[in-house]
Amino acid sequence: MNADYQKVISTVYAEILTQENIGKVPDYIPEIACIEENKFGVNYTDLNDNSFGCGDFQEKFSIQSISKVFALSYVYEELGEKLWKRVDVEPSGNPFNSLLQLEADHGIPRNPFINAGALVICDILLEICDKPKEKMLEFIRNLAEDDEIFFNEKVAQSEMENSFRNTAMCNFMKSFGNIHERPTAVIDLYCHLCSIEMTCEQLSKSFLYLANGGKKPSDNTSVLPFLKAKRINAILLTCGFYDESGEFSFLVGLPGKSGVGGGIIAILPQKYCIAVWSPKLNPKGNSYRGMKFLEKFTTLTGETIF
Ligand SMILES: NC(=O)CC[C@H](N)C(=O)O
Repeated sequence: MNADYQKVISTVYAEILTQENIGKVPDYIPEIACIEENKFGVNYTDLNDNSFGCGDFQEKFSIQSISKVFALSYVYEELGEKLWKRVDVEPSGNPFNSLLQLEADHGIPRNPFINAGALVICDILLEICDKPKEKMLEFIRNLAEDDEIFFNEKVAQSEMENSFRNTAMCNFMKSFGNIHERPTAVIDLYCHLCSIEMTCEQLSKSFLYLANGGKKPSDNTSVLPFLKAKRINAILLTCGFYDESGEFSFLVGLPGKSGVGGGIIAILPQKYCIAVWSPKLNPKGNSYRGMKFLEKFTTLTGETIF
């Protein structure tokens, strides 16, 4: 690996540690609210499997909405282009759990990375898989080349007991005919996928297929054809950070995805993936330090997709 990357990562990591850690750990999922808020990990992995981490990069955390990318990748490959009849590819410009646009859009979510879109993806998973939870774990373990990836049942239960908005969205979309299965089954699958725990190291490795035109770089097996990988990166760039997607693109310049567990994954196609974890979130629900780190990292390396 290029020694400069290691140096930049270490320098930026150390610099951010000295700065104030602003933001709030979300309190609407009680099992996540008790997380230690000063955790901070970063891991970079490139297409040659060179890997470098800093801080808490080997500690597991709740990947939350980052799981929406794995679910979309699996469903898109299985279902093909007809997927886009049930979910759109436009930025929402609204919070991730907003119900506002669903009525005007007749139950078709703006994109697969807001909660409504991910619920439709979960509904499709239930339709096309016998055992969707097992299938998704298997899919992610294969990408990470690591079987030590599990659901956190406590987090899943905790979220299910408090998923009033997600349940409302799911029922609302069902009234438009865009949810086919039982809403309780959709919510159960959705909350389990959000509860998956991974480390920054596992995350940065498992996203390499999106940096590599859809192929796993370690064995060149196809996860997705190039066109589909390109399209997922495009949706990540325009929709990966909810109503802060423009800001992330403006400051960082990479496709990526955040989760309310404080994780962010960012991808430089043809080159690397980088995962950052810091639980305190800014008002838009994205990791404060995660965004700061990535902004400085791409500024110093001078490499973005632009
Ligand atoms: N942005 C997120 O990570 C949201 C995921 C969270 N489980 C929710 O549904 O509210």
